[in-house]
Amino acid sequence: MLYGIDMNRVAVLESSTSQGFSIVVDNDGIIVDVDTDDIIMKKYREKTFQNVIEATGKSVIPGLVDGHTHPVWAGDRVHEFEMKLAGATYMEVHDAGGGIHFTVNHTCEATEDKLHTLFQSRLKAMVRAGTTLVECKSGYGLDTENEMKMLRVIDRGKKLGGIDISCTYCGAHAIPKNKTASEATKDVLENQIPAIKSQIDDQNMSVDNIDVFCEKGVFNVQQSRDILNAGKQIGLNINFHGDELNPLGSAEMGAEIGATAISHLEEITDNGILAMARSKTIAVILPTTAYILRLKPPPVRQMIDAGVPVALGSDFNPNAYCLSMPTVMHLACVNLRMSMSEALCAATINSAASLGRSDTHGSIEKGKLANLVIVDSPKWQHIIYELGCHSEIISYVIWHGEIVHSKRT
Ligand SMILES: N=CN[C@@H](CCC(=O)O)C(=O)O
Ligand SMILES: [Zn+2]
Repeated sequence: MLYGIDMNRVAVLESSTSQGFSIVVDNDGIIVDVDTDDIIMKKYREKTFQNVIEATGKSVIPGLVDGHTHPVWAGDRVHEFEMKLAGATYMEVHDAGGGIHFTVNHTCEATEDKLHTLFQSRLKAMVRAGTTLVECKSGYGLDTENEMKMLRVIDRGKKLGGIDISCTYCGAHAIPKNKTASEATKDVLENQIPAIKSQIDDQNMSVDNIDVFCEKGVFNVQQSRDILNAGKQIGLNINFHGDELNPLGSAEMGAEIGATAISHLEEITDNGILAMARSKTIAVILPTTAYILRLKPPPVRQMIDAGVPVALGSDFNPNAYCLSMPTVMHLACVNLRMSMSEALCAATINSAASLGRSDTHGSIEKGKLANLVIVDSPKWQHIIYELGCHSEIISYVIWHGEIVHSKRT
């Protein structure tokens, strides 16, 4: 992971008219070499390549990593978008039985196959926008049966290929209608987490992270701490929603219990920033949330200056319908005042680190997976600059060395 001024230092290998660069990928989809064309030509003279992608006049960046999504759900919320445009707040809609509750009802009613179909088409749209590793949460089930159903859908998505997935259990995403917060906490601790542990132990599924919506009116700091620690005990990485709508001290709590990452942080305090900078807990910033809900944006500049590693996520969910990391990077630059290099770092190596995957993902280096985006411009910055144009500016998306998307011409 990178933090401070290092987030602004993207290493660019610049081609000239006489000299270009090549990347060599082996049959397992691993990068084995990055060097000038003539050195690669000499070194691999005897070898035959299954596929050669010509990228003259283009640039190659690491595959984008989306650090925060809720992609398994049925039933859209366009009607709520209209309510919010007319002035309703996120919590007003939620407290009136809408928001997450609306999606929970529709998701619980949906069959696993229907959810799988919806999920699959969303994953394909992410790939077209350059995402090659994505964090995917459960959290619209809220009981053991439906949370397990969502986790199975995510696990099935992992096996499809074309994109890498980090799976997050988020059973504590809202308080179910028939429960208090402490009853819901008890259910998560005594029923849901043990059920997940036995599925993991039996190798029926793999789950990577644990999440909680730590928020006023949802799970308080103590309940969140207990749930996150219970997840940690069964081997999950702590990666949760904190300090989004109210400054609850989620950042301080997360730093204390060894969270890998905390998302949102629109309302983080100065103390929270210091705590995260000290513990090197990654801030997963979601520019679409503040934009759509017209919230105060998270203090990203202050975080970067203090040494907090910053990552980016789309927050794709029925409230924030955005599957495009290039759009997220653009919003991060314009609304949150990140530089384009910082946004690229946040959407690649730092997002990968927020998922514990920076050894294999997030940069173009020997030994890492060949997850790449080929941008149709000699300047990589065009992927951020050309707002809403990812279908034009992305020539190819490569996953494990295979072309998984190419631009329609
Ligand atoms: N804030 C909590 N969770 C989601 C929203 C989920 C929803 O509204 O369905 C988020 O990250 O923005
Ligand atoms: Zn979220």
